[in-house]
Amino acid sequence: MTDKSADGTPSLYGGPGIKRVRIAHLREAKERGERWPMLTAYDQYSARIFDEVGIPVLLVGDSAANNVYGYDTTVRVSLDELLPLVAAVTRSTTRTLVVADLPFGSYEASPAQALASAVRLMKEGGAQAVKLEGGVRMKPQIEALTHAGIPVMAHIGFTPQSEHLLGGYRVQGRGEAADAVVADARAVCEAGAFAVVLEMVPGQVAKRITHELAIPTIGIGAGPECDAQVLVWQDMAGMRTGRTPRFVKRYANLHDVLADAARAYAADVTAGTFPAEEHTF
Ligand SMILES: Nc1nc(=O)c2c([nH]1)NC[C@@H]1CN(c3ccc(C(=O)N[C@@H](CCC(=O)O)C(=O)O)cc3)CN21
Ligand SMILES: CC(C)C(=O)C(=O)O
Ligand SMILES: [Mg+2]
Repeated sequence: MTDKSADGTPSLYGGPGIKRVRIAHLREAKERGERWPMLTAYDQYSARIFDEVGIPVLLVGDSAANNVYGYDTTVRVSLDELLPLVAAVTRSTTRTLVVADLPFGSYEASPAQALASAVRLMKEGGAQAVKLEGGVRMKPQIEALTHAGIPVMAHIGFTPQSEHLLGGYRVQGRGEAADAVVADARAVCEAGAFAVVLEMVPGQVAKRITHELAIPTIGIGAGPECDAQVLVWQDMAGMRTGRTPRFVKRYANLHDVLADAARAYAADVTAGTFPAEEHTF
């Protein structure tokens, strides 16, 4: 999927009829110095739209916990709850690489547990890659999955599934703690991960990791030097209100668009102006 764009530069963004993005395309994009966007998706219409506009990688995140299921943290969501969402996204896309998060409790115990869970995400969900949280400590899991033929995206820095151990939502790798994040990055790369998410890591640390590693880095709150960026789609599109993390930029106000539509519909029904003649058989 490395078509030439209008100005002749190769691009991950293909035209119609292009086959799926594969992990090799992401590595090639890094070699060319081409940045790319990743978004979460959890359902048919969002996935279809992002596929249409050429978002090369979609993540069915365990963030479905709060963004779909209404839990307070990602710790709560199960593999059985994520699987139908993964299947919905893979059924609804043709070009984008679909990565599925391994939820908390589905991979930490052993490489065998990680393999069993990842196989379900691929067999039942149709995912083309999986993501797990952890660096040095997850090396055996990343190796086992990679050896089984499953591409692994790692996730280091602030790892939301370890919120309670880390003591809340906070930047990881400030000052002397930078070396530990760099060690995690090296470990996941050595273990065979095809890419690594850096969440809430100082920009300078993310820059250092991005330059050192051959695999793409995907930042969320990790500054502009990463090879790629990721956001939760409802954050990106302004679907939710209230305080959002500092790393979020809102590109639309879907909350107000939807609220206005629902209000207008309700007013029509109350006033008896919907349905009208043209909606009636
Ligand atoms: N909607 C949504 N967006 C996300 O980015 C996201 C989820 N859900 N769920 C799973 C995790 C949890 N994440 C989060 C959630 C909150 C903060 C947050 O409140 N950050 C604050 C505090 C930072 C600090 O104290 O240093 C911030 O201002 O960024 C960060 C990451 C990222 N992921
Ligand atoms: C924020 C991204 C990286 C994630 O892990 C998720 O959405 O679950
Ligand atoms: Mg996640």
